[in-house]
Amino acid sequence: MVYKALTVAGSDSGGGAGIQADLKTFQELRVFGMSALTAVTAQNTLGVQGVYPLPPDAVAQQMESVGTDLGADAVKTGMLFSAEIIEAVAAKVRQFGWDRLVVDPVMIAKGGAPLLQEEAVSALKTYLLPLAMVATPNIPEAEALTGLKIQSIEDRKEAAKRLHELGVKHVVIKGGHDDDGEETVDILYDGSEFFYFTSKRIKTKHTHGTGCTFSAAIAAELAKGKTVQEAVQTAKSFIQAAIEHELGIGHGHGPTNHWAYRDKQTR
Ligand SMILES: Nc1ncnc2c1ncn2[C@@H]1O[C@H](COP(=O)(O)OP(=O)(O)O)[C@@H](O)[C@H]1O
Ligand SMILES: Cc1ncc(COP(=O)(O)OP(=O)(O)O)c(N)n1
Repeated sequence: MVYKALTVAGSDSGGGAGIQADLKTFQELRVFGMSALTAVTAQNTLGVQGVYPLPPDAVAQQMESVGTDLGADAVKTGMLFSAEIIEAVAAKVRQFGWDRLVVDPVMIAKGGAPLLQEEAVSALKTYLLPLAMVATPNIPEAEALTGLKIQSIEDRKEAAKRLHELGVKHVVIKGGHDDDGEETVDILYDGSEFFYFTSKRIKTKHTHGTGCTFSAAIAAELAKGKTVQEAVQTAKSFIQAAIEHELGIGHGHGPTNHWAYRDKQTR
């Protein structure tokens, strides 16, 4: 059986985040990866040097090409840049009935570069999040989407409930930005219960692309028919190995190691 996943995201020339991270993750998890590019970024481990969005029609056409021929068992979205692209993507998701949809609401790169226009946040809430089987905001993204200030686990739980009210079926609020303590905790809310995914916090600055990689791993596992809880557990193990076995390349915030999880399984 060949499982297929489609990523709708931006290109990171440095290879650590965006479409490159997604396709590497799909491949590592033995899922056939396909892509619809939303924007080209000139980017490396030092930051984002340029952002060139594609026309919304070009994004829609790529999704149409995939949907009318290969089909997708799961879809994930990353950098979408504008309200117009978000609307085009949501229309295609509805057209093809892609219900195994993971929305990573990418807003700002770790270096501070905006990857989503400010006025597009409400389009995310109106058009795309209600279609999501899983949404994976980090703490600043959850704050921007809910208007809440998030300082504690209780605040994260409240934000998850508010996002669930928008129609997101499962909300994962990631803990990478909560840099207190020895652990990173990602919280999953399914509308009735909370589940906690905890790992040792790795002390490193090489976390470029962690969010993209994590959400791509969830999409890959959903493509195989796994439950959301199973998919999040595998994604957490995948990203933990990828951060732990850093590659040490570039002069800034380096990428994670996408083959570390496979190495660990085969060792
Ligand atoms: N230093 C770290 N050690 C271990 N896990 C981490 C670390 N930083 C991030 N993660 C994990 O990486 C994933 C992405 O988290 P986060 O950094 O919050 O997302 P984003 O890249 O979107 O900002 C989450 O599963 C989070 O727990
Ligand atoms: C093209 C592109 N898409 C998304 C991101 C953000 O990736 P993320 O996984 O949140 O990692 P950081 O950039 O925050 O390290 C990106 N940088 N580029």
